[in-house]
Amino acid sequence: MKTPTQTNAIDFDSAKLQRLGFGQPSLRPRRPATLTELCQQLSQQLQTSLEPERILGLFFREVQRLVPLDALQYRHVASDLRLEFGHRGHHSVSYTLSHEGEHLGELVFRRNQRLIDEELSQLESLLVTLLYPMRNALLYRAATRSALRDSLTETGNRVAMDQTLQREIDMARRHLHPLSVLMLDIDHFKKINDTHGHAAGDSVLRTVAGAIKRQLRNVDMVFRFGGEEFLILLSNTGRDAAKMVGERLRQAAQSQDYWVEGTRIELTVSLGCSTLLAAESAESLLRRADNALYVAKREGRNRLAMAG
Ligand SMILES: Nc1nc2c(ncn2[C@@H]2O[C@H](COP(=O)(O)OP(=O)(O)OP(=O)(O)O)[C@@H](O)[C@H]2O)c(=O)[nH]1
Repeated sequence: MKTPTQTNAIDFDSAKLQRLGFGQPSLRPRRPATLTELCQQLSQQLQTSLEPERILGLFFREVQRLVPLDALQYRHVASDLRLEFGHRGHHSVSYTLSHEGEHLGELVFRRNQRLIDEELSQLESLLVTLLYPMRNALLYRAATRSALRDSLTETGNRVAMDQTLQREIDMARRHLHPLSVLMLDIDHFKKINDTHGHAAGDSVLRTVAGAIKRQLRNVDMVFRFGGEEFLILLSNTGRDAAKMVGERLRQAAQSQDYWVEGTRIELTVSLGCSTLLAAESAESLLRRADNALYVAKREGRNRLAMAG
């Protein structure tokens, strides 16, 4: 006879959070706390995450056991991070977080009722508990972002593209949404490098990337695919809409001013577009966009070709 076995799996992260009183968000009002208690608890709790959103969410919730607030806003421009919790209040007080000369963002507390001096002094004491967790979270964010970004053009790199494309394909299948891709290549780019030098070529690449991103809703979906080639993922976008976006990008790239050594140069791009077919792989979708791009080049450049 088989002995019944019991398997226990413990998610240590969740277990730890539960112990610290941070399981699923509770609807029960949290017990009021003294400043000392809260500082001690926050110092432990905030270390349990590397996500700025979670750290600040916990902070906003727990701080209210001592100082009721209506909203908390956070901004760290260098990380392109803006977070908001709660609803806006009439009165506000702002703090700049920094540690040993390192800027860690700006925080704004908001409340409909004016904050009194004692509450401000309590908030300032509690803010200290945010310093190390936020510094670690920002460092972690910078590291993960730089691993996924092309530093020249500030677009996603190939690793990011591979991950995002597969995720978007899975989502499109699950929700029965269309998905299209545009492959965009600068025309006669070699000539710019050969005539004006590699640095001028780099500057043109940056300008083209900027022009593309300004035209799109979701700039996180632009990737540098090769030397002078970009891939744009258009989620929930069918063939006709993708054609319109592609044409808009072509015009935007063409009408952009490109200055090289004080002279304005003309520049155009060609594009290939494909829309995901039932059961199609990522490789096949990209291959069809690339084939369409080849057609656009062959037919004279400065145009968009649609995959069949
Ligand atoms: N400046 C610069 N040039 C690059 C970079 N990556 C690739 N290139 C150059 O991009 C050029 C691509 O040239 P080709 O593939 O011949 O294409 P093209 O001149 O754009 O011509 P068509 O695509 O046929 O219109 C090559 O000269 C590469 O050296 C980069 O990061 N910076």
